[in-house]
Amino acid sequence: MKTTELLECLKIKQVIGHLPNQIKSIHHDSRNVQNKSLFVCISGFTVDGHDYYRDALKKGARVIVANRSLTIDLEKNALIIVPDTIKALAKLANTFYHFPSNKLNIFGVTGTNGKTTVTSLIHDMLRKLNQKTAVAGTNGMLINKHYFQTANTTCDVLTNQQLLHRAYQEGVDHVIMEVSSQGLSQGRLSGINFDVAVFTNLSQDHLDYHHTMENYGYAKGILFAQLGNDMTSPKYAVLNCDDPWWKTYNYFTSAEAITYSIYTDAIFRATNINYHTDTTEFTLQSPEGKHLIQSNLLGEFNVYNTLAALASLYVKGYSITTLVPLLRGMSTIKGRMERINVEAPVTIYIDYAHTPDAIEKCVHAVRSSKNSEQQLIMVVGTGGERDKEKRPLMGEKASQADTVILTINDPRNEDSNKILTDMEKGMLHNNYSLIPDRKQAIKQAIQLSKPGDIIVIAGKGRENYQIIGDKKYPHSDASLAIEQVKITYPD
Ligand SMILES: CC(=O)N[C@H]1[C@@H](OP(=O)(O)OP(=O)(O)OC[C@H]2O[C@@H](n3ccc(=O)[nH]c3=O)[C@H](O)[C@@H]2O)O[C@H](CO)[C@@H](O)[C@@H]1O[C@H](C)C(=O)N[C@@H](C)C(=O)N[C@H](CCC(=O)O)C(=O)O
Ligand SMILES: Nc1ncnc2c1ncn2[C@@H]1O[C@H](COP(=O)(O)OP(=O)(O)OP(=O)(O)O)[C@@H](O)[C@H]1O
Repeated sequence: MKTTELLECLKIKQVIGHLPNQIKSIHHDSRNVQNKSLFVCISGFTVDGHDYYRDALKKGARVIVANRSLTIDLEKNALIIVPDTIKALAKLANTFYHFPSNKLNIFGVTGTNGKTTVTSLIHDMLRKLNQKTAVAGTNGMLINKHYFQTANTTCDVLTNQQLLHRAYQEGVDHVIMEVSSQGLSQGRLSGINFDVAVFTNLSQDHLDYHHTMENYGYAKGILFAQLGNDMTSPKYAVLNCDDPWWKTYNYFTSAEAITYSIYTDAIFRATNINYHTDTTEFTLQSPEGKHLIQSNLLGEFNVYNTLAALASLYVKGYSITTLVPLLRGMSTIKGRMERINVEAPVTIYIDYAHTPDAIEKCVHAVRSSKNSEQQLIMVVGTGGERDKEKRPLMGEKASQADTVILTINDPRNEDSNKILTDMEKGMLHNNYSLIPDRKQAIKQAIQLSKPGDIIVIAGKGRENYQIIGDKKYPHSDASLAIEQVKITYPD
């Protein structure tokens, strides 16, 4: 792209030195810089990108965007000084890739829990309707059939623009994105022209980052404010009105609100819910009347997720009559209340619950379908070096299981005993043990079971690694469970 054309997007800037005629790419990470590129220095949480501009120049960057003067050979290169390099990167990336989000239909899903499930549901239904889709979140980005691993649930602003550009080039119609509060607060979604913004729920998590629930809640509000005020194109906010934060998000947007709920009056509402071991049924009340929903997704929380997905597609013109049959054949979401296939008289679920609310919902899901003879054994873990305030609450919520094994998801560099005793503080009964080694914790849960019992292994879902210290080690809750079942139930 012509450099002068690209730089037009920045109003306040000081241009010093020799501007190349063309810029071939944009970068904010010196390790990825390519020849004839523009490098934007970002002051991060761990390091300052301004310390890497020399590396960027060595690798072929010709233009450096910074918030201060830097020593550069201005005969060959240019320095652009701007007040805010984070905002400058967002504008440059959007401009360089020709505002791809304006040409795509974009769903953004935010909330403490349920983002992956709702994005997967929307994505899977659209695929069944032969639409070309891309989905981005905790599991990376999938554009048509091409998978891209990403560092974060919500990518940095440059990667987002690159992926959206690619999606557009590949003829994608719909992009469904998980939107994290950290991503919103760091401007990683700046410039994305969302069409539908979905709110699942807000409960305690990430207070190590946001410090207060208010800060956390308002960070999520950025997504709804980002729907903008342009009424020439239809925009929708899909809001769970059983969660009080829906009112704040409704207040933040001029877009039409489409509500969903179980317990309050809403446009999409689930009633007569029946929970079974492998399926859930409910009556959907919708603008198109009543429909019987049958789904393989388990638990009340998945009723909410299903409502959110149906409402999101309805506002984009898909009829409920078309969508309902698609739900019937939908497989469960990997690692989210996923029943593991074992040849033993016990039921084992792998779940990704790692917040107090998710643990409560997960226990509720199992309790709703189990009989009084069956014991619920739950393995619950949390991560080191992350929100410590939620730990006792996780213990408290896990206490609703008959037997609890407190363990660790990813210890990182924190003392394992400290993590466990923090969770232990919330325990409401004494039928629990503290087992820092996750493999041993899973082993014990299965050894403790009797035929008929239900075991839930929560915290990691289908993640295939465990972070110990700074290193990732191979790990699989499902494989460990299957291995132990063979030993405990050999016949
Ligand atoms: C605290 C936090 O959010 N950090 C994010 C932040 O990293 P950072 O500020 O530490 O970046 P940095 O390493 O200091 O680097 C600063 C700048 O120097 C550059 N650099 C750095 C090194 C080098 O050699 N050369 C170089 O140019 C970097 O490219 C960057 O531009 O910016 C990075 C790029 O966008 C993110 O990957 C990173 O997320 C980290 C890995 C993270 O764990 N974040 C968590 C809190 C998070 O965002 N989580 C949510 C999920 C929540 C959920 O689903 O539950 C998420 O969206 O992933
Ligand atoms: N709507 C919901 N309400 C409460 N808990 C939920 C909901 N949906 C899912 N959960 C619980 O949260 C866990 C994670 O679900 P999911 O991956 O869909 O959420 P997420 O928001 O993407 O989480 P993360 O961002 O941490 O990946 C599930 O395994 C389940 O225990």
